[in-house]
Amino acid sequence: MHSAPSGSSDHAIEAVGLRRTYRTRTGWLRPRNSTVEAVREVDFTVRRGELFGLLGPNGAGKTTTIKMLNTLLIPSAGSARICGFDVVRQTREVRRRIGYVFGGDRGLYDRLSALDNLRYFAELYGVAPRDQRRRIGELLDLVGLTGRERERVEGYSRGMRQRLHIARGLLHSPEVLFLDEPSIGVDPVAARELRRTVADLAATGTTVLLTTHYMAEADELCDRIAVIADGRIQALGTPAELRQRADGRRVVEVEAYGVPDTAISALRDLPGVRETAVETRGALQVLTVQSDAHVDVQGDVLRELAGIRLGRVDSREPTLEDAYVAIVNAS
Ligand SMILES: Nc1ncnc2c1ncn2[C@@H]1O[C@H](COP(=O)(O)OP(=O)(O)OP(=O)(O)O)[C@@H](O)[C@H]1O
Repeated sequence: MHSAPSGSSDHAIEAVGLRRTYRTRTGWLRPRNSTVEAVREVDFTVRRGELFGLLGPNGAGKTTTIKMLNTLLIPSAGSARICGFDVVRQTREVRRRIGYVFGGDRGLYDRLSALDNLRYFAELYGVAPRDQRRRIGELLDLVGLTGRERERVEGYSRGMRQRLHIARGLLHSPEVLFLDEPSIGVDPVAARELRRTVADLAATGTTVLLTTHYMAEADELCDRIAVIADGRIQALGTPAELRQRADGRRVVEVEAYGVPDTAISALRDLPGVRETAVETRGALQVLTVQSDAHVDVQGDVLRELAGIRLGRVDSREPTLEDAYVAIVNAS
């Protein structure tokens, strides 16, 4: 039997048993070596043209996974292929086919215009001179910066910079684009434009692997999502499939100020409660309490929070975010 020739795969990304361990030295007086298992046995495949989301809490192993797939880190075990090429043994073929865009501010020249930035990186990425003008024009259109390309980047908003980053990552027409937290620090309106850019990009047939902390973003954009926590994939499916994890539940959402940890633990112990989560927005805390749908916990929840300053109280159907909380809490 013959194995498939390199590069012929139907899959844009294939990860099999991926692992990565970091060795660190901690302590100053008596340094000790310790190991962190950042990624433990990760398996998944992404079809060509798919928009695939990798979601997980801080430290879950998302960036480590992406860095192994884009050849910046060597796996401790397991293997991965991009468009059929092995990320360790065929680095050059892989690099030619991928783009990498990470959130934040680095990687652009502020004193140059967007156009000059793109011209510079086009040179660097070896885009043929005769193709540069057309390619840059297409990308400025794709990311919605046509007409603003002669302005210096230092005057750009975060959202515009982020869209320029995406254009930069696409100059060499990669088949697979890794987008690591593209909307970090971007305001909601700009984030919406950014999502439109990502959706347009996927519509051109580029495979996108996106990491994000924003559930609504993943829900709107992704064909499939893998939830990673503690270095392992805890759930994988379409947003609708993942949402089913919270089927049969009801959610009470309470805005509150200064809730002590003891009260939060007490909520978790109430009969019928399946999950609790707290999100802090400045002084405001938003508590979500998931319970079995047939149990009405709102009265009990408010009783536990007696004496605490409350804002809006709401009872609603579960969202993808609630399913995500359930998946991560179970890990
Ligand atoms: N260079 C490193 N040396 C040692 N430990 C590391 C290193 N990079 C990451 N880690 C650890 O590996 C684990 C996974 O980190 P990783 O950055 O992949 O997570 P992440 O899901 O991308 O998190 P975040 O959402 O915060 O970016 C964490 O426990 C982290 O502290």
